Amino acid sequence: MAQSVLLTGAAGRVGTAILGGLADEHEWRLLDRDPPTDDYPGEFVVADITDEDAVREAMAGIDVVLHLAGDPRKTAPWDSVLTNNIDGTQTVYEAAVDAGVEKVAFASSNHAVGAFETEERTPEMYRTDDDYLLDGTELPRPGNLYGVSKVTGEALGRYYHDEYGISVVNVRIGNLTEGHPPIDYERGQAMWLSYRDCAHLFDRCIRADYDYEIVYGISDNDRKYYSIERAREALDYEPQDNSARHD
Ligand SMILES: NC(=O)C1=CN([C@@H]2O[C@H](COP(=O)(O)OP(=O)(O)OC[C@H]3O[C@@H](n4cnc5c(N)ncnc54)[C@H](O)[C@@H]3O)[C@@H](O)[C@H]2O)C=CC1
Ligand SMILES: O=C1O[C@H](COP(=O)(O)O)[C@@H](O)[C@H](O)[C@H]1O
Repeated sequence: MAQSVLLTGAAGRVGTAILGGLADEHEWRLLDRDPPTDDYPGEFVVADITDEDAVREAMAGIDVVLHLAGDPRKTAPWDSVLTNNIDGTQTVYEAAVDAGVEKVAFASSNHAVGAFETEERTPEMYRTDDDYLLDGTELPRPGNLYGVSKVTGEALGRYYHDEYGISVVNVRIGNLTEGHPPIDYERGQAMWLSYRDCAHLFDRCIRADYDYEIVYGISDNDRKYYSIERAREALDYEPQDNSARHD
C-alpha cells in the first residue's frame, strides 16, 4: 500500500537514488533547503530542518519519514554538524512524534564507527582474505565530528523510540556511488551501496515493521566488513549488487 512519506534532504545524492527507484511507489512530500532544480514527484517544501514551524507543517499527514537532510562532509566543522545534523534531527523527531508519524528512517553513516579502522587493521580489513566484521551491536566509534553527529542522531532515535514508541531504523550508509563501485578505493568498494540497492533498502524501511534498529546500508559486496544480516532479518533487505561483480 502507498504510504505518505516525508523525505528530507530530497535534492541530494541519497534522495536522488531513492526517488530514482521509488518515485511511483509512495506519496511523496519532499523537503530541502535548496529549491528544486528538476522535476520531482509529489509536493516539494523548501525549508530548513532547523525551522520548527516549517518542519511541523511538513509533517502533517505523514506516515513515514526518511530523514536524510544534513551536512554529509566527513570534514564538517562542529558548528555545522551541531546545527544541521544534531539540532535538525531533534527538530525532525520532535515534530514526527507530535504528528503521530509511525516510523523514521535516519541516514546514519559508516563514519559512526570509522575509528574501528585502526592502523593495525587497515588496509587488510578492506580485503577478501580478512574476516573482520562489524554487525551494528558494537559500541559506536566515530573518527570525526561528523561521525559524532551521526552517533548522536542514532541516540536521539533511541530516546524518541523509548519515550514515545515511534519506530526507528538507523541506516549506517556506506559509500553511495552511482553507476559503478568506487574506483581504486578498496575501502569504498567494501562499503559500496549501489543506487538500486539504496532505493530498495529505503523502500524496506518504509514498508517493514520494526521497533529500534541499527543496520548497515551497503550492497552484497564480496568483501564487506559491515554485516548486512540485520538489514536482511529486520527489513527483508535483498541487495542485488556486488562491487566485486560489477562490469
Ligand atoms: N552519500 C553517501 O555515501 C552517504 C550519505 N550519508 C548521509 O545521507 C544523508 C544524505 O547525504 P547525501 O545525499 O550524500 O548528501 P547531499 O549533500 O547530496 O544531500 C543532502 C541534502 O540535504 C540538504 N540539507 C542539508 N542541510 C539541510 C538543512 N539544514 N535543512 C534542509 N535541508 C538540508 C541539502 O540541501 C542537500 O540537498 C546525509 O545525512 C549524509 O550524512 C551517510 C553515509 C554515506
Ligand atoms: O558518510 C559519508 O560516507 C561516505 C563514504 O565515506 P568516505 O570516507 O569513503 O568518503 C561519503 O562519501 C559521504 O560523503 C559521507 O556523507
